[in-house]
Parts: sequence; structure tokens; C-alpha cells
Amino acid sequence: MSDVLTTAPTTTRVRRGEIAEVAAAAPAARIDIRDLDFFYGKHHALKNISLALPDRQVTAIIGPSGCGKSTLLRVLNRIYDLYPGQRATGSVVIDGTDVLAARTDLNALRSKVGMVFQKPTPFPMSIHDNIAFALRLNTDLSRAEIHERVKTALKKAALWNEVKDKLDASGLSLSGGQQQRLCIARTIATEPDVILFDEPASALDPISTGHIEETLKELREEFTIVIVTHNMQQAQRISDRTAFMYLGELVEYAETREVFESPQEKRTRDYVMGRFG
Ligand SMILES: Nc1ncnc2c1ncn2[C@@H]1O[C@H](COP(=O)(O)OP(=O)(O)OP(=O)(O)O)[C@@H](O)[C@H]1O
Repeated sequence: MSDVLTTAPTTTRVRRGEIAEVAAAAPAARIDIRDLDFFYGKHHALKNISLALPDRQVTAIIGPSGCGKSTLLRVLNRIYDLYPGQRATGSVVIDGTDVLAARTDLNALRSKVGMVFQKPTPFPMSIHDNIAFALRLNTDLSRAEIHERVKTALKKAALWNEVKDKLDASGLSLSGGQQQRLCIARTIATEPDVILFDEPASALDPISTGHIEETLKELREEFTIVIVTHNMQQAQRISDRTAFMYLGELVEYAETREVFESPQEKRTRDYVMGRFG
């Protein structure tokens, strides 16, 4: 299955109007979204989205404010389920399981599909415990195993060298960029397959943003990554594929270079050239 995932999606360009047909013909992907509609009460926020997200690649979701980027991300780990009046129809299949099915185990889903938010959200506890906390709660790992897991997660999040001598210091004592990498480490430590990033660098300075982007490039080797970003340069720097959304619809989805250099749809062209947004 992995060779299908790494080859086929790179040759599939999807434009509005062809979405269902192309998606139906496309081979299986790590995340297969079909005919997805989403409602906040009566507000129809996502309209008939079909999208196949490949394994171990970074997919960027771009589009003007309010087009539904964060909503799409929130469907993938069903976090919207926490809020009354929000509902999704269609299917979102990850490794053979339909995320939207009533019987889906939400705890298992959320440990498989991790999420990093726009603002860093460290807990008011030590750097070590920020990561160890969930492991103590949800696993039978020994103290030594937990410490190893903390260390590995901090290394993968490119934070280890900066914090290895102060693991007992408060997570809140770190800079904003370091706090965000701590949150990435916390997500990695639960060993998800997919990591969702909702504008993870928008609250950070350019140097911290650079660190986060480097981290994301490293993580692509191991995880399926979906990132919402307003920053077009960032989407081009870090993503393999880009989905452009507008008013709740998926307008265009292709390799990032194609979306930015030779978009097929006028709205995509206007957006990536900064004519609106
Ligand atoms: N809790 C909510 N209740 C009602 N409508 C909502 C809610 N959250 C979002 N919406 C609406 O759903 C649509 C999509 O919102 P969403 O936050 O997904 O857009 P976005 O593309 O991520 O925007 P931004 O780039 O500004 O973060 C918008 O019209 C928004 O007003």
C-alpha cells in the first residue's frame, strides 16, 4: 500500500467539478475524505469535499479567512464532537476506519491523529512532565521507559539540545517558539500516525518559525502531516501537496509546485498571486 501512496497522488490533479470522479479513481491514501459536508448548526461550512491525503507527506491547506480550513482539520480527529450542534456527513477513512462512524473509539482516534494548535498550550508543569503526563495516564510504561520516550520526543521536535539540562524547569518558562516545539514533542510522544497543525507558527517570530518549519520537514519522514497556513511562502517551503479552499469548497488540489506555479483555476491563481485573501 505504501508504494501506491507515494506514487499515485503526486500525479493526480484535482479541480472543482472533477473532484468526486478523480477521487473515486485514485488509489487508497492514508486519509481518504469522501463527500464530506460539515455544519455548524444551520451553517454549511464544508461542501462536498473529497480529498486523498498521502502518507508521509506534508499537505498544506490554504485559502482566505473563513473558507473552512480549520473546520476541515477539526473533522480529521473529530474534535468538533466536543461541541453540540456541529455535525459532519460523508466519510473520512484513516487506515480502514471511518472517523465519522458512531462506533469509532474517540480516545484511540485522538491518539492516532494528534493536533498542534495555533497558540502553544504547555501545561503549568515541568518540561519533562508536559510530555510524561499523558504517558503516565494512558500507558503502562515504566519510569525509565517514559523518560526515554520524553527524550526521543524532544529530539524529534528539535528541542532536546535546548532543554536537556533543565527538564525540571516549568514549560511556561520557555520562549513561544520553544513552547510550540514542546507541544509538538507532547504530540509525538503518544506515537500518532497523523499530526494536524493549525497555523502552528503564526504567533511566532521568523527565527522560531524557521525552527518549526525545519522540525516539520524532519517529521515528514515518519508522520502524515496536514497543516493549515495563511503563509503562502511557508506552504511552498514545507508542503508536498496543497489544497486550495474557497467558501467551504475544495477548488484545487495538486502538487504544491503546480498549485503555485501553474494553477488551473482562476480563483487559485488570484489567491496565490495575492489578488485577494
Ligand atoms: N463555532 C462556530 N459556529 C458557527 N460557525 C462557525 C464556527 N466556527 C467557524 N464557523 C464558520 O465556519 C466557516 C469556516 O470557518 P473556519 O474557522 O474553518 O475557517 P478558516 O478558513 O479556518 O478561517 P481562518 O483562516 O480565519 O482561521 C466560517 O464561515 C466561520 O464563520
